[in-house]
Amino acid sequence: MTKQNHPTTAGSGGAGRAHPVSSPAEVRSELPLTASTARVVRAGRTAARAVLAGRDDRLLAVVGPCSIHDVEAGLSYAESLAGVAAALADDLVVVMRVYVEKPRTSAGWTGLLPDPGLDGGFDLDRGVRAARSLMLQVAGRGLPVATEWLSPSAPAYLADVVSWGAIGARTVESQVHRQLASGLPMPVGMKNGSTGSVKVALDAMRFASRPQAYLTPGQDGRVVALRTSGNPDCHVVLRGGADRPNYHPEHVESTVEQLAAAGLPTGVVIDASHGNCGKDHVRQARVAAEIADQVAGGCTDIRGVMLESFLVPGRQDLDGQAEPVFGQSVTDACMGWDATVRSLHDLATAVRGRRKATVAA
Ligand SMILES: O=C[C@H](O)[C@H](O)COP(=O)(O)O
Ligand SMILES: C=C(OP(=O)(O)O)C(=O)O
Repeated sequence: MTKQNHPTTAGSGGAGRAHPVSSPAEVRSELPLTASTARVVRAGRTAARAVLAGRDDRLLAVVGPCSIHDVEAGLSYAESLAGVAAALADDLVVVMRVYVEKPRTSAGWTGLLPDPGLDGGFDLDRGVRAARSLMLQVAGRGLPVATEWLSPSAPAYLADVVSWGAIGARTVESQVHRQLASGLPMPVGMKNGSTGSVKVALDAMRFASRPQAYLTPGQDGRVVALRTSGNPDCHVVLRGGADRPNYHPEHVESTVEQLAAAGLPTGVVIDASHGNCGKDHVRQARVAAEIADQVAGGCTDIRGVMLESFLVPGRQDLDGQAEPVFGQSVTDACMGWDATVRSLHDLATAVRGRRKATVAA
């Protein structure tokens, strides 16, 4: 890390202290993308694009922990998921959630990248390495990586390893995040807003599909004006609202109508978690089964499903006292491994049913 030329206090008159962080180029040269990992990233993007556009009749399954706080547990999960993904590859394109930045409703741990020590130490120089290294190791196991893009600087460190991105419910109305999406080299899912508005996701898709320009760190760490070409692969993700779900057939139909009326791509991804399961991890399996029923019934508008899943069901608080449970979420409660495998098999079976239904129609 080059320490000279970095101010130790914020220079803008704002409060706080500036801490030097390695440039994206430094981190990327320490943790390079190998040729074989680059192939996994590319194949994941290509498959996701084809599925979302309806050129490939499989379903995109974005599956994994709400957040990864323990790299060993994340990799153990990746190891198991890679096996299931390979077994179901004829029907599902499985992409693993490797969420390293967490948007919080009010307070809480903000993720491995900003706070790798989980202690409010905010060692971002370590965090960018931890995040990149984790993503490289997941992709190195043959699993394409999915993440939520939260800090506008993170893509300079990580985007080359990611095959699918999300703009979350709390940031989908933010111009910065829409600009970011317009320049990302991967399909990006726009979540409906946290209160349930689908319109804001459609607005975000429209904005991000066009060329934009914004300030961002370049590879050498100096700020550059990035001119984007617009992202043609943005799509909506239905994740439910504050007090009601939006995964039922009438919600899918109404979303597709709004997308078509706006001249936007009509493929829809549904998140079985968040507002769609009322944050009840046990209910996620039921929601996934109901989505599978719609797919098996011949609904071709549903192109993908998201699941929040980890090795152990539920969630835990890390209070520094108790022995942490290996493979259990410290943010949203997740479905456990066995339920995840059952849901993925149900979804794969539904895809086979949809193939038959569409051939017969
Ligand atoms: O998916 C993750 C959470 O829903 C999101 O980060 C908000 O979490 P919070 O409401 O616990 O802050
Ligand atoms: C924060 C997340 O989702 P949402 O933006 O839908 O709340 C998430 O998937 O981790």
